[in-house]
Amino acid sequence: MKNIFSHQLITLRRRKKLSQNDLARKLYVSRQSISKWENGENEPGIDKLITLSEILGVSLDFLILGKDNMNDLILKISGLTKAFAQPVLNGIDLNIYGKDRIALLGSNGAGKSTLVKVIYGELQPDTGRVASYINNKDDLNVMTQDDVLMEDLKVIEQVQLAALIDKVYSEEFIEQLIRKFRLEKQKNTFVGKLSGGQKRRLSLLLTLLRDSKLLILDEPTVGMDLESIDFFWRYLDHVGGCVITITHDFNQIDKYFSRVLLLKDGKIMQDVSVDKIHSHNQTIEQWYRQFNNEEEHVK
Ligand SMILES: Nc1ncnc2c1ncn2[C@@H]1O[C@H](COP(=O)(O)OP(=O)(O)OP(=O)(O)O)[C@@H](O)[C@H]1O
Repeated sequence: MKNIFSHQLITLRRRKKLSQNDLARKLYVSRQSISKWENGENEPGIDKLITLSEILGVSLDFLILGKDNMNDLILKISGLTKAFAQPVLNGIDLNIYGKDRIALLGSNGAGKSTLVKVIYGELQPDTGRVASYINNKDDLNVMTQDDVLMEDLKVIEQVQLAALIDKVYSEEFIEQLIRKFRLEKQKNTFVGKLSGGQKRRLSLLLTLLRDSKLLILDEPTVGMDLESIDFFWRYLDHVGGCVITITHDFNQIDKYFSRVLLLKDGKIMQDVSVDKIHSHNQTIEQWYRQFNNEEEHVK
């Protein structure tokens, strides 16, 4: 592992703007140890490797081998609690892997948005922890329930700006995306003048400008017309990496997810593979109705 690991350590440490001394302090080791790891004279033990991957915001595979394994753990959520006026999350433990395509389900107010906000760092948990093995700055894309758009820009300007920020700017690429997302006619319309569904499509386009290892979508199809909803689910099928989607749109979701989580009473009450649901001749909707109601009944 020596050469690749040494190279990765130097590159990732510099990317995080950490000196050898900074890193040594965080790991409770001497600066000389870091220097030896970087020279390939010595290697850290597994416990230090795990801590290193957390500090550097990458998976263990990426740190050691320089590439990711899609079966890799990308998030480890332990003992998470969060309360507002009332408790919302009551002890969430969850492992999320690079290949997962997760539908996060639950009744209104169950805490789904709160959970994903804690995952992407908008909210701090009261207790517990989210260990992320990806680099949130480069590898995480989020589409929230609110469209985060600049109303005074034209559609084309908004896309150009986002493409520049995401470092994926190319006129051809932008034109292609605008066509794909059926916003060609609105290219020179001010964002503030778009309909709700068009704003949603634009938000989705902006979210998907760059590739990610983790894509979080909070009720992405709300306000979209049927054609756009069809388009959205088909498009999602081609998106790589892990996807966590909060949705109440049961019409088509069977095709797009591999794993379903049911959030209820602040806990993950069910965590099931879609194959298992289908092997019982159920759709996700039937499964959801059965388990959400059953839990309600038991309560
Ligand atoms: N910033 C906040 N301040 C106070 N209470 C909040 C806040 N955010 C969420 N809540 C409360 O936490 C609970 C869970 O809200 P959350 O939005 O996470 O649920 P949800 O499962 O996403 O619901 P929905 O399906 O309706 O979007 C609700 O009772 C909500 O009122």
